[in-house]
Amino acid sequence: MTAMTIEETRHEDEKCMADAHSVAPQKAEFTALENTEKDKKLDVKTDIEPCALDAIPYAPFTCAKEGKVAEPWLPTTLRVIEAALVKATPVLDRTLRPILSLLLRTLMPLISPGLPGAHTLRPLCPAALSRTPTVQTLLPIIAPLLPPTFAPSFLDHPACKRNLSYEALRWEVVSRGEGRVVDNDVMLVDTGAFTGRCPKDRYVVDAGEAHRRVGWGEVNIPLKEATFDEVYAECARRLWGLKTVYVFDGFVGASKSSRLAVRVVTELAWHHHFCTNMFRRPTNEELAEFCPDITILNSGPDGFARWREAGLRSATCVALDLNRRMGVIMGTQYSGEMKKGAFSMMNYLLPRQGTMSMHCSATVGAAGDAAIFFGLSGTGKTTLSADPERLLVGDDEHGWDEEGVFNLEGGCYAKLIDLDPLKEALIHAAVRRNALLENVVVDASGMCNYCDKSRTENTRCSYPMWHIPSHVPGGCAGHPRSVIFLTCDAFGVLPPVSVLSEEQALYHFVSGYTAKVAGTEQGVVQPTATFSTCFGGAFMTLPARAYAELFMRKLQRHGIPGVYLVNTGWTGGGYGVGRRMDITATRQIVAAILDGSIREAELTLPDPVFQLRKPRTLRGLDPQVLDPSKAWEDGLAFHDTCAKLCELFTANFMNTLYAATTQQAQDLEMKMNKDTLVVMST
Ligand SMILES: Nc1ncnc2c1ncn2[C@@H]1O[C@H](COP(=O)(O)OP(=O)(O)OP(=O)(O)O)[C@@H](O)[C@H]1O
Ligand SMILES: O=C([O-])CC(=O)C(=O)O
Repeated sequence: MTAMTIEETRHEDEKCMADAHSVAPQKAEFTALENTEKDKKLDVKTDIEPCALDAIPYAPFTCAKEGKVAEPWLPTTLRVIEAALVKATPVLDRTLRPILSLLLRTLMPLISPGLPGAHTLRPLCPAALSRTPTVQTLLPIIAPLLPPTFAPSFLDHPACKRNLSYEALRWEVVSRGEGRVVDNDVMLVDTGAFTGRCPKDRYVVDAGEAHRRVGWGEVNIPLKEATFDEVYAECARRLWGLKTVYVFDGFVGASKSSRLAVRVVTELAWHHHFCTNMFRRPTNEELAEFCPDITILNSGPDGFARWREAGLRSATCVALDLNRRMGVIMGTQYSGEMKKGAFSMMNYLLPRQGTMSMHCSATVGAAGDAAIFFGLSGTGKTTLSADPERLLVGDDEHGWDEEGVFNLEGGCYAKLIDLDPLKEALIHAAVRRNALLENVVVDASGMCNYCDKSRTENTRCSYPMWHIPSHVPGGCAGHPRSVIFLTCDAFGVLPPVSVLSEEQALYHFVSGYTAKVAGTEQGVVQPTATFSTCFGGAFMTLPARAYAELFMRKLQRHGIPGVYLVNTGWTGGGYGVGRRMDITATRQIVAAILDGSIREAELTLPDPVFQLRKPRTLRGLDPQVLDPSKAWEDGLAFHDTCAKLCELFTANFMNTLYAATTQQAQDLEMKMNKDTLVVMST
């Protein structure tokens, strides 16, 4: 891993961007046969029954390489109807639309069988129709009325802007008044009412295969397929009715064998900018034959009007259909929903190929020694992976297959609150031209005030990977040598670092104890203790057990020498009393893990409550720092708080994991809980 390689990567990434730059907003020659090639590719490795894939009812806005349809085939009758419709266009209003819709629905299947090339199309596809000038005019009106089977590609939208260059993006965002350029030439936007995710408005379609597979509950709230279709159609209707629509085509996943092509259609130019920063950018060649596996529609601020009738909680709706690989976002501008939507999809698909999907950051050292840092939002994945001594693989979402770990994304999404240029130099330097700031407060001269929490604590910046100069070529690394669980302990009682046994590793992985930090979710205004399974429960679509089993298999198979629990949260007292762990101390701990010196340290006996063993000393660190009880002034309060947290651990285990499982699994889990935690008797 030489500087040369890093340079090469940068060029590789920049080539993708340069390629993307040179692509003028274009309309590709698409027909409507769906993503069957890609499905086949996925199918090879998955355990999805072939019939389940065949049964995918439709995947709109996708293309086929074969099946180009000769242009002059429209029967005269249809031409006449078209001409009449064109004339009628100005007078079409809401009452006429259903009639038009009915007409088209009835006509199309009737005339399709005899058409040349029809065998390659769903009964009759407007994407093929769409190349005629008259239909070009009509499409914005027709498209939203069509049943999804007939839905055309958004590339056929008369003013579709696709994979814009950064220069074009800048112009779009500013000229549309969506953002402005501030300090250090960076774009700043305001995300409106929502400055974090809305987990209570996140739904997953409960139908078909997903019905059997998804871990249903508060995280994956079931939604009827018909309701999803209604929201999706409403969102599509909105997007089709816009003067300009933005289409980003790219990939999720650095590993070419398992990556998926994602299309994100947005109303807002700055959302397009976000996708350009965060997803993996295609080369020109890839773009030319692009065929989406996943389609996400995002109509930004406007919510779903019929939410009451549809039985939703509010007009905000973030919904995924895992069977058809579609997502829809309405009523929130918070951009993290787009990347986390695609991530949730990957968390459903990857484990079925035997690939672990993880809410973690990853780095690799000069010797090729990879490390992964699991952690819920705000625990320090981005901060600690921006390490001048190592190369960055990625800061948030990764897969782990037979080759090693690979990034799912093409950029980073850093929290900027209280950003300290000295302690977080790499991130600070990454906030430059082409980065995209969200909700940061600036003064009159446009200078960022990172300490200002008046807008939100969840101030963010997305930037492409090459803004961190030391990033890994291609986003892939080998099997990790160190696994770190980052927990942000709002009670302030967990040690800054604990060395976990294999059983403890599994226990803490499924428990995922941490705190939700302020701002990342709507309504969370202060750090709140939570158990987020796999340290990313909010995005895990399968039951925790699926990830836990894969994780254990990976640990054993690759003989991972160490799993560590690192507390980046509070010390010396809980939130409001103690203080946040010093980043410099956390960095020293992480350095000792990564260089292996922690393995030479003498360990304490397991503590009586959590059964955790911690190193007595670590190079360069005051030993006092390693013992959380020493940081508390009131020893009794420390012990009481330990007991309280311990009860929460056990309750979580009983409620969310232990319940509703087989007797055998219950016995195993009970043993795990007993071995790992000993409830303190006072
Ligand atoms: N000891 C510490 N270790 C790590 N981060 C700390 C520590 N103390 C404070 N912080 C702050 O906590 C925040 C961690 O945010 P970061 O973006 O790294 O989290 P993340 O896990 O990547 O979250 P997300 O998944 O939401 O992007 C940063 O603002 C960082 O400055
Ligand atoms: O996507 C992100 O990095 C933010 C995140 O983890 C979250 O919203 O919980």
